[in-house]
Amino acid sequence: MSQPHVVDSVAALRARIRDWRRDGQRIAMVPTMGALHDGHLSLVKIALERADRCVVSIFVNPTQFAPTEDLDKYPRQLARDLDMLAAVKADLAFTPGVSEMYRAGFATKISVGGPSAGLETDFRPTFFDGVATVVAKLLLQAAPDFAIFGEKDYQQLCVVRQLCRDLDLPVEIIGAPTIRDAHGLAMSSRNAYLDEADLQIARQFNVILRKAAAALAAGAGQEETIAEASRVLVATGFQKVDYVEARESLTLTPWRRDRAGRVLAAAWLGKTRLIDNVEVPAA
Ligand SMILES: Nc1ncnc2c1ncn2[C@@H]1O[C@H](COP(=O)(O)OP(=O)(O)OP(=O)(O)O)[C@@H](O)[C@H]1O
Ligand SMILES: CC(C)(CO)[C@@H](O)C(=O)[O-]
Ligand code: BAL
Repeated sequence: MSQPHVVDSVAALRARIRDWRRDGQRIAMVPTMGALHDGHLSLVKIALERADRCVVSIFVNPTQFAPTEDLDKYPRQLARDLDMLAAVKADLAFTPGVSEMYRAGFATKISVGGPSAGLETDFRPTFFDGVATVVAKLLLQAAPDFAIFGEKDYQQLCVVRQLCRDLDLPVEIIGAPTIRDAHGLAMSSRNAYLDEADLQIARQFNVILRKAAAALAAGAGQEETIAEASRVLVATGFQKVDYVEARESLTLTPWRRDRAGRVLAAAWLGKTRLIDNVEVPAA
């Protein structure tokens, strides 16, 4: 199994992509922060169903972390990541350092409105500025035909769609379903922070959200259903619930019964913050 070619400069990334373009190849990009798992690999598989070549970026983006967050302890394991990418035949890994992405004097910030309102932004107020800025840079650096983002980070996916639409970025954004473990826990690099006792609780996250979504679909009141889900999360062992909300799937405005909906939530287990979301099933 050959490892993907690795480049860590924008110039080398563009040179490789120029060669592929010259050969008429279609290119897909999968932006990640590394510490890869089966969720990420599913994005590479989707990428290679659409395109001839897949470039995976691995960059722990400092501008999306608040000073109090886990930038320093975020898992970094490049050698293992490259082995995993070899197994799914990713072509290229782009692994820039911080100074390559943010040169001395960097002074630009992209701020997306619309779907960034509320949810994550209420608790991570600078998060989507950091995500939008780095995603815009990555998409301009690689200029892929497609870019794949997971529904696990559902609000992020909506923000990226809005970003690309508003800035006329010539890329098709593909949303990919959340990959879960055998217990339904959404795979996430931050699950590595959880011990066995935490994992038992974390595995109830999706169960509780699904139950709330099913209740909403069956006609239960929104306020009571959401309050109950929040109460059950705490009773199950989550120390703090940042939010549980029902939103419209496309716009992320508050959910109305006649629209496609999603229940989205963020909750804490010790120092680990988990997010998840599920579809409100059609009534
Ligand atoms: N379980 C999953 N299923 C599908 N896609 C996923 C899953 N987990 C992450 N992704 C997607 O992979 C891309 C890179 O995400 P990232 O590197 O932040 O991984 P992560 O596991 O979400 O990490 P974190 O624990 O920091 O949230 C994003 O588009 C994200 O939505
Ligand atoms: C999209 C992303 C790679 C931007 O840093 C990150 O937010 C992530 O991994 O979801
Ligand atoms: N998966 C989203 C990246 C973050 O939480 O910083």
